[in-house]
Amino acid sequence: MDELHITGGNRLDGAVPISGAKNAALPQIAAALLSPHPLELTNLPKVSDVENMLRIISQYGAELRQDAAGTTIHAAQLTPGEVDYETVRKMRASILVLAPLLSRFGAARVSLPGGCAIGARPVDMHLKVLTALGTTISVEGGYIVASTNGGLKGARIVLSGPSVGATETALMAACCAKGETEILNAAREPEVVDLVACLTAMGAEIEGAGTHRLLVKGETNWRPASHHAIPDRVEAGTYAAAAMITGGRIELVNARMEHMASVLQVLESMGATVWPGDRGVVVNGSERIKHADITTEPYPGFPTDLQAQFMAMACLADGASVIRETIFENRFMHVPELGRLGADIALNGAVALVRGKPFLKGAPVMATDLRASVCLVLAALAAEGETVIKRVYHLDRGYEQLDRKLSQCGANIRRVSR
Ligand SMILES: CC(=O)N[C@H]1[C@@H](OP(=O)(O)OP(=O)(O)OC[C@H]2O[C@@H](n3ccc(=O)[nH]c3=O)[C@H](O)[C@@H]2O)O[C@H](CO)[C@@H](O)[C@@H]1O
Ligand SMILES: C=C(OP(=O)(O)O)C(=O)O
Repeated sequence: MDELHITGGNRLDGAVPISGAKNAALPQIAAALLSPHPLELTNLPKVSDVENMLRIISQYGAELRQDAAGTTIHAAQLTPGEVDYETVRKMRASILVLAPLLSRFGAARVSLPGGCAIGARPVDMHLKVLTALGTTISVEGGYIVASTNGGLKGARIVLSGPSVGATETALMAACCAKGETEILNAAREPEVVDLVACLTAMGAEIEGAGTHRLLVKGETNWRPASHHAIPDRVEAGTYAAAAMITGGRIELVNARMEHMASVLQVLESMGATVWPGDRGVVVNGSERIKHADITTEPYPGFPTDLQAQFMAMACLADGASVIRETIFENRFMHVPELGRLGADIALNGAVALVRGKPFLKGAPVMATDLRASVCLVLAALAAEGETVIKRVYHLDRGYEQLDRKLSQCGANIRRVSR
């Protein structure tokens, strides 16, 4: 199992190419199963979640062709099968193949994911969406067993909250349904908008992307398509935090300022200077980090996927910061590990009170999930001495060449295979 060895204290300076967004790529790979025509996806990040998703769809007979330009998925002929517990447990986004399988076969069997490190993460909203569109669903032996009687039918769907995944399930299913579907309280995340762009290129007719009301025409006339995934706003926000926590300067090449408004606003309130560069966004850290008041919210609010990274910065801020996590009930797994580096954090339910310290000190720590792991990397970059981070496979789920990108900006970071 790989470890990261980081010696802190170096000021980072350089340019980081921001990869395609993992959370845009995963639903787009699932969407390729909807159509019998080829879908070329470019800008897929080279991360293990994307590899896993490609493996899953190839298990159903989708043909993959990878070349320098991108990955072409051709789901001309599919073979039915189930998505097992081990697969869904390791990568929850695999639930996104449920709607495409259902639309292609009229039936599907996908394992329930169970809880995970950051919360219970039920899939009830995905199931309600599919039920509204005419699916009969039961849970048998831990598996979702779904079937349609005569195909999916368009409907008016009111989501009980703007779930990203449930909106994506609704969009994919509605594209195949007979008649129009209206999705209310839809998620507005850029990754949802990018799925709409991908589905539209594939032939779908969808209105309202980026709003809470989506209108899907249904019975899509599929055609061959090509789509370029948006840059990863969470990866960009992570490197912005790396610039800030080391008092350095990083150009986030490809990053889109319009996807990062709330993040950049908080970053500026903490003392960073941010401006649009020729190739993306430039973030200049300051000598001192100011304390912050952060509440995670659905887009366009501050993303939960950057909460841990900003907490690492708050650990070194002047004064006390308040961080409220409103999306996932257990997304503070990094708190005890930050404590091992000397951070002063008091947790009270969904609220963390982070009292800034003048310095952190390196220690052995354990990665527990994707963003918690990268928060430890950030803290280690600023800490005195060496930090060893174990269970780096969590990081590899969503960060392409993290150690290489950081060392090119001057970080003292080494990957050690044990
Ligand atoms: C692959 C992917 O895109 N992952 C992202 C996606 O996850 P994901 O799509 O799983 O997140 P959701 O937006 O669905 O979750 C939001 C909230 O709704 C709850 N919920 C969701 C579905 C459901 O059926 N029932 C239910 O109760 C969740 O437990 C959570 O509390 O959006 C999250 C919120 O921006 C991000 O942190 C994840 O990185
Ligand atoms: C929580 C995340 O991913 P997933 O939904 O795939 O677990 C994430 O990207 O931070």
